[in-house]
Parts: sequence; C-alpha cells; structure tokens
Amino acid sequence: MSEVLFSNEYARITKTVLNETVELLSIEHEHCSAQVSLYAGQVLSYKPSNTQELFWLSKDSLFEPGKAIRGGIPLCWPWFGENNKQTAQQKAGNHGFARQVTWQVSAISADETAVYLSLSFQGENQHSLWPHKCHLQQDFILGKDFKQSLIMTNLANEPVEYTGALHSYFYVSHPEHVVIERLDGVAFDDKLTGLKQSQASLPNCQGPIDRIYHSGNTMVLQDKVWQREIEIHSNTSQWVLWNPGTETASAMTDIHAGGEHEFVCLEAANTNWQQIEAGQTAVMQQHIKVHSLKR
Ligand SMILES: O=P(O)(O)OC[C@H]1O[C@@H](O)[C@H](O)[C@@H](O)[C@@H]1O
Repeated sequence: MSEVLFSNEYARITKTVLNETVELLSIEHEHCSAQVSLYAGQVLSYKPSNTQELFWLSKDSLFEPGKAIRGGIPLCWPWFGENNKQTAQQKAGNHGFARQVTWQVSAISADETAVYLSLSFQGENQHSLWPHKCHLQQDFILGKDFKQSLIMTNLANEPVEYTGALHSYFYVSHPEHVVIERLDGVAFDDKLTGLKQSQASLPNCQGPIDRIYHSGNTMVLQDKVWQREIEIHSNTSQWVLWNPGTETASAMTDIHAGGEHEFVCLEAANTNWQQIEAGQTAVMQQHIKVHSLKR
C-alpha cells in the first residue's frame, strides 16, 4: 500500500507500508533518490543521480519491533555502545532506544536544489536508565550532497546526559580496498583489545576492527576499486570505525552471507557523556559529499 505524501515539480515522496511496524518513505528528486524508514527514523538508502548507492543495507535485515535495522544510518542515542551506567539490576542494550522507536514526518518541501525532510520523535520514560522527557528532530537535506542533523531538546527540568552516533554503513567494493588516510596517527581506543589511546597506521578497513578515534576532523574514505571518495564533515568529537570481520558477522543473523565484505562503518560520534541543560538543545550533524575519481 503506497500513498503520495508530497509532490511538486521537483520531487515526489511516497510512503509505503512494509508491515505493522515499518513504513518507508521513497524520495525521488532530479539530484538523488533515497529511502527512509519511519521506524527508527533511519535513512536506508541515498543515491546521488548517475552514481551508485552510498549506504549499505543488509539483505537479512530485520524490520521488526524492538530490533534495529542493519544498515543505512541507525541512530545510536541516548547512549553509544554499552551504557557504562548500567548495573546488574538495570541492564541496557547496545546503542540506546532511538533506533527502535517510530518517528513522525514533521515537514517536507523540495526545490530545484534538494528535498528537505524533517522527522521527529518525542518521548519520556523510554528506558529506566534514561527516563527523561526529550524531543528529537532529524533534518535531512537530500540533493547533490547529503546533510543530516540530529537536534536533541531536553524537555526535563534538570540537565540530562547523552552519548550518540550517526552510525553510517558506507557501501564499498571491499573493506580491503578502502583507505582513510586522515585516521593515520590519530589516537584511538581499541574496543577489541581494550587498549586506550593507541596509535597505528591504518592500511585499510578490513575487519575485525572496532575503534573510537579521538578526532572530529573531516574524513575522506577512499574506495580504490570503485574509484570514489566519500568526504564527511561532522561537528562531533570522535569517529568510530567498525567492521565485524567474518567470524563475528557469521554469528550475526541480520548480516547476509559475505555482507561484511561490502561495508565500512564510519560513525560521527560523541562517545563521552555530553550534558544538555534543562530546556536546551544540542545538535549532532554530518555533511557527506561523494566524489568520483574516474577520469
Ligand atoms: O550490533 P549493533 O548493536 O548494531 O552494534 C554494531 C557495532 O556498532 C559499533 O558502533 C560498535 O563500535 C561495535 O562495538 C558494535 O558491535
């Protein structure tokens, strides 16, 4: 079942019901096409015209209540990874609840440059470790480039703390053929060994790899076989680089066979607790540009 949500001379946006939990928006514009799930408020696809897909989506991804969708850009919020405030009595799943709730469309428009889409979510008592009242908005500008802002408003009467990430799964020819030279020499915490503030050169992005790099500098992910560069600007303090490698991926039911050879996650993240004062707003954002290196 499909319904046209928006249409003008520049763009057309339709909503399709996938199942009882998941509704998908399909976006068509002269400069790009994209797909966004209202469940999880998650971009699943973005394809600038005349180039290939930017994001990877698992063929075995689950689209079920309480499960995260594997691929695109899941939101890790209000905590990234394991919540270090959890206790034996109060357990917290990985990456918070924002990727498992339903978002609403709050605005859509389009002009010759782009589609402007805003999604929102308001909640309270979503998790015993994070019972606060909050409002989230995601603003997307989908044109020749991809822009995403996560706007977090604290509606509680006291300060709240969050960590988070825009967990982008970039579609690549193979992690072995991907280099991110700008991560060379940047101090990182290695989540696989537990070592903090390590330094090492990064010959490619072959998994297993799971690192928190302490840098907010612009990154360029270079795919030597597909001859494309993905340039990512963010306003966050860390970059998380993740690929599970074959052993871990084979044990994950929502990654299709060999899927780990098709993506590299480079996540714009704030992995240290950030405070938002009562009534105040904070923003995590990324701006992604795709360049072809083909002559
Ligand atoms: O399986 P999840 O919860 O989506 O997490 C995937 C990965 O996400 C990354 O951000 C983490 O650094 C990894 O440690 C984690 O394994």
